[in-house]
Amino acid sequence: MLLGCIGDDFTGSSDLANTLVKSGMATTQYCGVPQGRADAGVEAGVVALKTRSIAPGEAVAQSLAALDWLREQGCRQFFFKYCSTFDSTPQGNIGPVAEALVKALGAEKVIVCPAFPATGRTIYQGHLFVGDRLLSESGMEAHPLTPMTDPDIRRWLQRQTALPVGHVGFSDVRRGAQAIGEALIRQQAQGHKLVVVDAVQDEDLFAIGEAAADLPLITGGSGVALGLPENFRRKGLIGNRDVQWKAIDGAGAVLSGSCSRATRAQVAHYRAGHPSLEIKADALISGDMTLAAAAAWLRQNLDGAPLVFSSADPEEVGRAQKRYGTEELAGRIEAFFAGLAAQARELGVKRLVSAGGETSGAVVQGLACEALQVGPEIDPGVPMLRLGDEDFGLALKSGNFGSEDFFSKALAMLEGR
Ligand SMILES: Nc1ncnc2c1ncn2[C@@H]1O[C@H](COP(=O)(O)OP(=O)(O)O)[C@@H](O)[C@H]1O
Ligand SMILES: O=C(O)[C@@H](O)C(=O)COP(=O)(O)O
Repeated sequence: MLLGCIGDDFTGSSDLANTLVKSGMATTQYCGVPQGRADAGVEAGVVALKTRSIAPGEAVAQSLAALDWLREQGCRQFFFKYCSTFDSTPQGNIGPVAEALVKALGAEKVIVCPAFPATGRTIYQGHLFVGDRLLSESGMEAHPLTPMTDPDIRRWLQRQTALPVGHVGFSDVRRGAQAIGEALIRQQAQGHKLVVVDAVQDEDLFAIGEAAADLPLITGGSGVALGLPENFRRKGLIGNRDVQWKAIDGAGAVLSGSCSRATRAQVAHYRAGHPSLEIKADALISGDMTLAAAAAWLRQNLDGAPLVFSSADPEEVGRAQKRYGTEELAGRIEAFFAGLAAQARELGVKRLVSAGGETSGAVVQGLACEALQVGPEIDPGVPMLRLGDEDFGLALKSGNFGSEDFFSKALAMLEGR
């Protein structure tokens, strides 16, 4: 294994794995820190954790355990994957985890670059944009768990870490890999360990990747990984390979716990043509809606590729959080989806689409699998996944990714259509 990656959620990890696979690296996504050794032939390992919204100390401990395992597999470069919208709270967990990895690896000049232009995320003057809006006006300011209210990534990150945060601006980035490398050295001379790097197009990310060839640690969204495989190829360490997919027959279903804008539009679109069951926070907490009732509904509607969703608009989410507590409610809903994923599999579902990062972490935990094979891309940032060697296909969709018809598109592609 050459490149060792630690993802702070499951959708994000599949996004990164997608980029690496498309660039020709043999990549496996692991569900948590594996027990044994990786299969021979894996060139990039992505250890998917569910650390984005947990206590910082626990996120650090899990990330260091993942680092230890990846080091044991022989990795020579490490990547910490977080969200392209920098999802985190003022306390963390991007800063604390990055800081712990910096110390463990003795890293200097650590790139911080959430940019993902293919999905509209760009960084200019240290500020993160989603499309033509600043992050803090993109809808992310109303995220249920990690509301992003400051678009200045340097300032937001500095709140989370004692390590000095620096910046390489677009004037250096646009001049290519060598200029970026020199700018990073200047940042290091000023004592800046974590360096936010501007990027507005893929070309910038390829240049940043090239400049990072000899850095032990890189952090960011999947975009900044675009240029990394080529570094290994240049050294003759990897070849080229095509992405494979064997079609999966059998029932399909969709589970959605994401309350992001794009997901809500996808839910509305899919509901118009498929059976759907809405899970209301009140009903779940009061016991009016139970896992057994939802599973029974799923069984009755299995032929129609049913959708079960708790996705709600920010006003409804806010009201429910006030009533039941943010973490408690998220925990209850996630546990519900974990249970429902397990039931869906027992009922014979073979193709499952899950929307939402935290939700997908819970869904994969419910499916109790150790590793995911990565297939071709469905939409930017979302690949098809296969549960180990089983005939069970998955798509883990990040909250704001995917076209409006994503759910039906994903189910069709998993089936080979
Ligand atoms: N109706 C709801 N009210 C409150 N919280 C909800 C509701 N539906 C889902 N959630 C919680 O909101 C969070 C959404 O996060 P996530 O699944 O990561 O979605 P995204 O990828 O859009 O960020 C989860 O913890 C989920 O359990
Ligand atoms: O980088 C991204 O935007 C995604 O890979 C990701 O991490 C999204 O997280 P969720 O929106 O919480 O699914």
